[in-house]
Amino acid sequence: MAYRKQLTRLKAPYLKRILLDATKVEDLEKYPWNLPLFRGREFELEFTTPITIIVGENGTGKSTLLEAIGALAGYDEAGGGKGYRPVDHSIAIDKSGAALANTFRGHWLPKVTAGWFFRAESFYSVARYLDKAALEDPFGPPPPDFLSWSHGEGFIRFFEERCRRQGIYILDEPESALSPSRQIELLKMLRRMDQSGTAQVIMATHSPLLMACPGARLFRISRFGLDPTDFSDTDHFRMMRDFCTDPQSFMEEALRETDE
Ligand SMILES: Nc1ncnc2c1ncn2[C@@H]1O[C@H](COP(=O)(O)OP(=O)(O)OP(=O)(O)O)[C@@H](O)[C@H]1O
Repeated sequence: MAYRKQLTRLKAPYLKRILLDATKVEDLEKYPWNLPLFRGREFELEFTTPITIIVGENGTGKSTLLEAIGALAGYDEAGGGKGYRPVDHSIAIDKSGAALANTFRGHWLPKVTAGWFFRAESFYSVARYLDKAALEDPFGPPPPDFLSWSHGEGFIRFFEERCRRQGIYILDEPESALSPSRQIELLKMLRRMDQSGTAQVIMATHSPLLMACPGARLFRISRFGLDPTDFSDTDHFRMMRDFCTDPQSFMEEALRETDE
């Protein structure tokens, strides 16, 4: 691997805090500022550990928030690293993340723009883009060829290849193609990143396994906003615990129709 200069000797987390500057918002009633996450009180999120995990129901705004953090770091909303534009922006790329980022203030020590924004939904476009870029560089390494692996294998190889360097990594639902044992592989990688002190990870997940990542700080988005929580207090964990304790009763209760 080519020699890479250390960006800073300071330890992660590099992005210390983000806050919404309401004076920069044109219309608080418009998406994304009208999400419950940003309404009613001043939005602020402090990063005190190398790994921060964000959980919440579908539609609470996790991806929107990660897109904005990605934009603060200089990453494309479609995913990728700084200077990568893996998706054709002439076809429907939502710019809400960048618009939200323009109304955020980010406190960094120091500002780091190396790293990656991983989005499960754009993984194929990003992987194809990396192959194409490698093929066009006659002096570079061979194409990574992530797509010649199964969906989950490709994800893991991608994380192993991309997440070894110093930087800030934003992961949006990285579990989406991973079996439970592959999620454990991802957890091991997260632990190595945590212990290295040179990587900051901000991850949204629905996986109770990933939520239990040792050393990570967990926040839950609800209709009341964003609050610190413990993984054992999340709906995800409680539901899985109830299922594992008594699968049959759980199913009977969970599948009961309201008019029964
Ligand atoms: N361009 C848009 N215009 C208006 N509303 C939008 C737009 N994009 C997303 N939304 C809405 O904003 C809300 C938050 O979406 P977001 O994708 O951030 O949620 P999420 O927490 O990541 O959900 P999931 O867990 O399903 O990935 C959703 O209700 C969605 O319908």
